This record gives sequence, structure tokens and C-alpha cells, in this order.
Amino acid sequence: MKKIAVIGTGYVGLVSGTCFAESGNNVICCDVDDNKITQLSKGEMPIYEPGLEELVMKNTRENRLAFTTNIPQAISQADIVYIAVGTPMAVTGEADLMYVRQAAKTIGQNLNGYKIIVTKSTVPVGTGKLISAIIREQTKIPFDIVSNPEFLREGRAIEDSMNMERAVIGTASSKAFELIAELHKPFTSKIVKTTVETAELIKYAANAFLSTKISFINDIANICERVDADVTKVSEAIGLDSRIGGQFLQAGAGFGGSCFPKDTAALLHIAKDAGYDFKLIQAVMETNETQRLLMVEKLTSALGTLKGKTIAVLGLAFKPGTDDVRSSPALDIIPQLVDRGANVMAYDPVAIEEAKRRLGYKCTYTDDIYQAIEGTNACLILTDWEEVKQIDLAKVKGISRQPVIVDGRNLFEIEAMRQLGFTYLSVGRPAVHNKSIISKAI
Ligand SMILES: NC(=O)c1ccc[n+]([C@@H]2O[C@H](COP(=O)([O-])OP(=O)(O)OC[C@H]3O[C@@H](n4cnc5c(N)ncnc54)[C@H](O)[C@@H]3O)[C@@H](O)[C@H]2O)c1
Ligand SMILES: O=c1ccn([C@@H]2O[C@H](COP(=O)(O)OP(=O)(O)O[C@H]3O[C@H](CO)[C@@H](O)[C@H](O)[C@H]3O)[C@@H](O)[C@H]2O)c(=O)[nH]1
Repeated sequence: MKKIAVIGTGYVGLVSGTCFAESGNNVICCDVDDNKITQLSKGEMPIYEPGLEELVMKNTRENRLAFTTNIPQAISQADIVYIAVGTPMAVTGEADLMYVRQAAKTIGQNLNGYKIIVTKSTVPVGTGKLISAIIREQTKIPFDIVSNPEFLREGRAIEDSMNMERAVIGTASSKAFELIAELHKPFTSKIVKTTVETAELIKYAANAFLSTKISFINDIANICERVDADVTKVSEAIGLDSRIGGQFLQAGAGFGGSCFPKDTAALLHIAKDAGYDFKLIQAVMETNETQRLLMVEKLTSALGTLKGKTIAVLGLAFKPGTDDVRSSPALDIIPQLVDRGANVMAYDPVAIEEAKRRLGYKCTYTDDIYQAIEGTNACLILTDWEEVKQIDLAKVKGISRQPVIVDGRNLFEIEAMRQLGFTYLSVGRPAVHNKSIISKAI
């Protein structure tokens, strides 16, 4: 059993702290956010993540997991201190290390004996050295630095954390390596031992590679539309080549979330600072931006104009299984629809509160999918929620003013949509036109 303090109780701190507790360690998760800690202490989850609440409750009941705003005390009682604070995108695109610096200073001020300081936040290469320097400014007590990046996906965070595909442990200290490797034994046998700098870069390389796959297939989808080909078949066929792999080849409205957009932008800066012009990642980011705009263009082409039209936007979260709307396509697209004169009815099963906080009242919100669709001129699908996949299409046709669907997640069969009489525009697949709608729209 190890005593672990996790600084930052956001998505990553909360999930990884809970999983460390579940594997038998004594974990205290701390945060500067009073509300979050009060909520957690009462057993209320600040985020929507399947399976998290049960695991948090179980581990708090069994006294392996606790929450506090008393960060100095948590640090002084721990053998291992994890930094899991946010590293948001600065206006210039690079990672903002403000919270990491603050956490490092607090650690330095409260070090009362040898401890292992581990970075779980996604941080630019060189941050391990920066953390070390900040702590040294505060104390002469020895410590070791480890980079142990996190690879969990929102919506499947518990599963990813309990069954890691690998753990990356970057450190110059063999003692620290042994301890952190032991901590990960319950989760994976695949441990990559490396330096702090290499571990820091591995995290960005992983996210950039996955983002590249998505932008690549979105570019292929856009070619498919011009040459009457079907991107879903292209994905299926190239994905069967084990050198390529079938995952992250779903064309759509582009990638969002708290990681890919910010981490690709940060990697561009890391490369630039190292004197390298990373053209590929720049293109990946640009393709992603235009992919979102394409959804607005498709709607406009289907309806003739958006002015005065009512659009049901189905899905606000950046992907299913989460209420996270950070950099979600919907948050970019809805303001553009409104700017073009459309009224928006926004549907999401769990992310409405988060969307309201960031978007304000640019649209009307509902968690009833049919209420969102009733009387609208078109539906725009942006999140592949099960509730959207399972929708009764005949009912949709009956209650909407015009049977028009722009599908940014390729959820439905082309032929079925043709037979139902929809105008159906998806991504990288043949368009289906209900002729009467086109003539009305024009
Ligand atoms: N969200 C993900 O799916 C995911 C996955 C892998 C890696 N990451 C990386 O992990 C890091 C954290 O991400 P997140 O989504 O959990 O962030 P978040 O913004 O949701 O949470 C960060 C938390 O840290 C707290 N905090 C900030 N400064 C603090 C301080 N000085 N002391 C104590 N608490 C402090 C904040 O109040 C907040 O609750 C980021 O670097 C992110 O890139 C995120
Ligand atoms: O084929 C695909 C796969 C994903 N997406 C989109 O890509 C985004 C990101 O999806 P996903 O990777 O599942 O979500 P995240 O929870 O952001 O997880 C990513 O970012 C995390 C934070 O760094 C990492 O830890 C994870 O390994 C990495 O997958 C979402 O908008 C998806 O809709 C696609 O458009 N097509």
C-alpha cells in the first residue's frame, strides 16, 4: 500500500486517483476548487463518467480514498505526489503551464521528506526539469521526478485505467521507476521505461498520431464525395491491414474534446521551439477546422438558406459517454448557424448544463430528442449518442417540417434513408436527395 496525493481532481486526477485506491493504495485527491471537493465529499460526481460514482463511493467507504482542499497536508502525508492539474491551450496555442507551476511551488513548500513527484498532466518536453527547478527553489530536501502520462479516454475512463494498454514511466531514478512500475502492476504488464523528456513527448505523439488518422480519413471522405466513392468501405478495407488498423478511421464532423485540439496545437509549438516546422500536424489541424465548417455548408446546400430555418442539433458533447463539451464540434457550429440566421434546438442526453455554461443562450436546449426535432427544417447530427443511433426515423419524418438530415457521424444506411424519403447528407458517402425538398429550398 502506497500513500498517494493527487493534485488536481479533474477528469484525470479523479479517475486515476480512484483507480489507484481501487488497487489497494491510500489516496487523497486534492483541489483548489472548494465546490468540487465539497461535492465529491458528499458522493456527488462533478463529471459524468460511466462507473465512476460506484467506484468512488466504494473506495471512500473502505477508507482508501478521500478528498481535500488542504493540499499542504495531503502532500506532507504522501510518499508519491501526482500532478494532474489542467494544461489548457494558451491563446498562442501552446500549453499553459500556470497550474503546473503553482502545483510545483506548493509541493516545494510542503516537502517534509523524500517523495516521488509524478506528472500525469500532459506537458511539453522540458516541464519535468521546470518542476524540478521550481521545487528546488523552495527546498533542499531530495525528491525524484517522474513523467507518467495518462492515456484514458473520456466515457471509458475506468476501463482504460484499470486495463491500460501500456504505462509509460520516464525518470532518471531507478528507485522511482521501481516504485511507479509496481504501482502500475495491477493495471498492465506492459511498461515502457524511458527518460522524462521521451515520456513527455510520447503523450503528444500518441494524440497527434490519432488526430492525424482522423483528419486523414476526413480528407479521404471529402474526395469520396467528389468521385462517388464510400468512405466507410475505404476505412473498413484499409483498416483490415494490420499495419494500418481499423480504429480512429471514422470520418465525420472532426475531432473535438479537451485533448486532441489542444495537444496538436501544443505539439506544433514544441516542434517550433525545437526549430522544426511540423507541417503535417499543421495540416491535420486545418483539416479539422474545415471539416466542422463543412457541416454548415451541407445544411445550407440542403435548405438553400439557413435564414429563418429551425435546425435540431443532435449532440453537444464532443463524443458519446461524456458531458464534456470542451472543443466540441457543436460549440463551434451552433454559433455559425445562429450567425446565418437559423434558430437552433439543441439536444443532448447529458451535456446541456455544460453547453449552456459555455454557449450561453444562443439556442433552446432539450434532453428530449423528439421535442428537439418537432417542427424543424433539418436535423444536424454531431454526436454519435446511442439515443441518436436508435431514433425512430419514421417518427422523425412525421414530426419534422422537412425531412432533411445532415449526419456528421454517418449513423444511418444510405439506402434506408432513400426509401424513407429523406434528404440525407452524410460524410464521404453518396448524398440522398428528396427532390421535392431541393426544389422547395431553391
Ligand atoms: N480529460 C482527459 O481525458 C485527459 C486524458 C489524458 C490526459 N489529460 C491531461 O491531464 C491533465 C488534466 O486534465 P483534466 O481534463 O483532468 O483537467 P481539468 O481542467 O478537468 O481538471 C484540472 C483540475 O486541477 C485543479 N487545479 C488547478 N490548479 C491546481 C492547484 N494548483 N492545486 C490543486 N488543484 C488545482 C482544477 O481546479 C481542476 O479541478 C491535462 O494536462 C490534460 O491534458 C486529460
Ligand atoms: O474515428 C474516429 C475516432 C474519434 N473521433 C473523434 O475524436 C475525438 C476524440 O475521441 P477520443 O479519442 O475517443 O476521446 P478523448 O477522450 O479525447 O481521448 C483522447 O485524448 C485523451 C486525452 O489526452 C487521451 O488520453 C486518449 O488516449 C485519446 O484517445 C472525438 O471528438 C471523436 O468524435 C473521430 O472523429 N473519428
